[in-house]
Amino acid sequence: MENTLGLEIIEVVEQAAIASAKWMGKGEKNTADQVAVEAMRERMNKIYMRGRIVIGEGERDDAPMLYIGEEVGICSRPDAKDFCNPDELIEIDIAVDPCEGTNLVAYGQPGSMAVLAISEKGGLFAAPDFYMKKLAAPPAAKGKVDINKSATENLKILAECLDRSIEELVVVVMKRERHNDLIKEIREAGARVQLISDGDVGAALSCGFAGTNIHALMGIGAAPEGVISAAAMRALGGHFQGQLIYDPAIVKTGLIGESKEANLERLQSMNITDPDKVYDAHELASGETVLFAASGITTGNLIQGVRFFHGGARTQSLVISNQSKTARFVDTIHMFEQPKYVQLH
Ligand SMILES: O=C(COP(=O)(O)O)[C@@H](O)[C@H](O)[C@H](O)[C@H](O)COP(=O)(O)O
Ligand SMILES: [Mn+2]
Ligand SMILES: [Mn+2]
Repeated sequence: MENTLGLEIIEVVEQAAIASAKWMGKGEKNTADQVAVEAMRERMNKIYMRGRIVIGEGERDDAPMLYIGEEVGICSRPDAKDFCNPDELIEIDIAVDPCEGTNLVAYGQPGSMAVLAISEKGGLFAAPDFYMKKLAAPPAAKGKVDINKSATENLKILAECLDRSIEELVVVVMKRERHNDLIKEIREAGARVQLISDGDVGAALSCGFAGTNIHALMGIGAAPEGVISAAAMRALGGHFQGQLIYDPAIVKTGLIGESKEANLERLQSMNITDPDKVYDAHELASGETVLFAASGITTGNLIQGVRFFHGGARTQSLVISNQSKTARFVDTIHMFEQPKYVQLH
């Protein structure tokens, strides 16, 4: 599965990133998102695979968004067995966020990416479009920090694992009202807080690499992004835990409806019997093969965004595989037409 897909999915995220980057700074988040979706779908449908979207752009099948249950890839066609070999006919699950950080793109802010995760069928948790409480930390702290512990306790553990003082730690938290107490606690414990407006996949991913100056992600973001982050951390060996948040009173946004009871019913209907379960990266991305790919739309602290030049563009992407145990940074020059020059940097 990995050999061919590993290369093709780079192009999938690259194409989504290029399409979205054309809308960078234009203040139109929906367009930046939609063009990324369309580019991602178009490139995915050229791959000899039998894919199914398990995490997409919402649970409604209102095209053109990549919707949950949508089948993608050449080998999803009814007559696929006539031209796809048996390997390509194996069903694979795909979680996508073609534009992670639509606000970041629209307002020309750093850290937006086109991202996806792939596994064999059943290998990714089909999370509802709820919120998720998240804890991400570097590989050295894997299994040692715990989302059930307080932020203060986790910072002590993290400091020990990383051989640093708490004052030397930086924790990313999304700037939201729901996090006011968390931010206060982290600061009182002595650590520093990096507040972000959007893009917690990038923040979780940054915890997996030393040198990013990000040592943890704490707080509540979206559940689908949690699964994609978990796939990256599973493949990288970092720490990730997530717990679904189904009570609208906690997030105070109304995005998950008004009723906790209705949300609990929905979880039941999805066979999620323990709504308060804490999932680790291996449970959210449980497949034997887990691949994660991201391409920068705007430059972040791990990968660069799309840089256009006359007749072309340059992208930077990251593909992480639990099978080959690689985190591969891929730098690509795309030539749309005969460029006057091929830009190196
Ligand atoms: O920032 C985010 C937005 O993602 P997207 O819509 O794909 O541009 C995500 O990283 C967050 O995880 C999440 O979607 C967010 O926390 C939920 O939104 P909010 O209610 O504003 O916190
Ligand atoms: Mn997102
Ligand atoms: Mn998105």
